[in-house]
Amino acid sequence: MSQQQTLTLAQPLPLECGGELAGAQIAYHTYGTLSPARDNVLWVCHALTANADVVSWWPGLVGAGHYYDPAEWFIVCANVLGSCYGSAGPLTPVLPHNRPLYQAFPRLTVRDLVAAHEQLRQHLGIEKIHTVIGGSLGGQQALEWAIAHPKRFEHLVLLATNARHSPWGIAFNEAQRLAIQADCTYQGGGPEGGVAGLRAARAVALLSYRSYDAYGRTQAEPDEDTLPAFYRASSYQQYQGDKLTARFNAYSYVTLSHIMDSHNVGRGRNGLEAALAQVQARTLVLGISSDVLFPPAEQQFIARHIPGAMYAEMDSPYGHDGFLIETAQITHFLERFYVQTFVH
Ligand SMILES: CC(=O)SCCNC(=O)CCNC(=O)[C@H](O)C(C)(C)COP(=O)(O)OP(=O)(O)OC[C@H]1O[C@@H](n2cnc3c(N)ncnc32)[C@H](O)[C@@H]1OP(=O)(O)O
Ligand SMILES: N[C@@H](CCO)C(=O)O
Repeated sequence: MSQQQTLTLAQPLPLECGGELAGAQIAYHTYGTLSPARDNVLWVCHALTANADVVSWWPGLVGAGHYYDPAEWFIVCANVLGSCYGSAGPLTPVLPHNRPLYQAFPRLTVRDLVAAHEQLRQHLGIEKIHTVIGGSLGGQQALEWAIAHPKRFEHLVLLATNARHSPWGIAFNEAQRLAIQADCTYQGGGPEGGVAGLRAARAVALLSYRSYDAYGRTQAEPDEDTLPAFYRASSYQQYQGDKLTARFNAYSYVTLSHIMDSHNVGRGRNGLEAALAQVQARTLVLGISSDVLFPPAEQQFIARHIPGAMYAEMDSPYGHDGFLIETAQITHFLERFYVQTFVH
């Protein structure tokens, strides 16, 4: 068990698009104990709708008895800016005028998420991070961090992510935002606004998180001879929408999807290849065979340009969300990765 803690950032946060965010809060969890040599830090970066309690959302990989066991590791996971799980979110009033964050600073980027967690790292007195790991948006954050602060990390583990968010990914995000904006309660209904839009957005997103085969396997109609009154696949989409609206809000969804769109490690660094070449951490990049949102080619590109990086592909029917589910395969590749000798 770990209690969520909150840090109020001591320094104003300079934002990539200009301005400074003062007094922002960052929610985080830690598990385990920092070793006397301070060399056992695992920092986990979470994806779009997860939170700082990594043991709850990455079961099978992080937690007692799993590969990243708090008995051995000092594990840190922090909620990102813009989320709705304790860190400063879009509706948080910010200084100097107490306007909501999403109005005061509408163009947050992955680099801002990293800058905020850098301050948390300093607060925790951690100099060296043994491993930083993340999938999807979490992988974008981990990669950006390893480029911005290359000496900070000994190992970098990236899953189902990319070096620059693709036009395809941005288009999916825009389709979801359009669904939210079509909900007349969004931005007019206060903090609870946009629920119906968010429900539709999650249903759209699910199409990119799963796969044709996964729907075929789990949502096929059982009886070929009857005209169904209601289709299983329809019910699944609705259920997934309801499941998200019970725990997330439309403002954070829009904010975080814009942040994901901003991801481009090459911006201002002479391009993607030059940026990736700056990584000094020993790197493992994992792709998922059925990922249509972040196809394996994106991870192969990262691995090709990070010096000495190892690439492996998980064979999974689960699509993009396989990075949350295929913990046995992830464990297998981590074991190989940590024993492998790298020549830089
Ligand atoms: C407080 C918190 O929840 S913290 C945040 C937790 N979430 C996160 O961190 C985000 C990351 N996690 C995820 O995105 C997901 O949990 C995943 C990808 C790991 C797994 O997704 P799931 O939705 O659990 O799996 P899956 O796609 O197989 O759907 C199973 C669910 O759909 C339901 N379902 C399946 N078919 C149908 C159908 N035809 N009609 C209605 N419901 C259906 C199942 O009963 C099951 O319901 P349950 O979740 O209430 O048990
Ligand atoms: N299913 C993930 C998003 C995929 O990266 C989440 O809800 O956080």
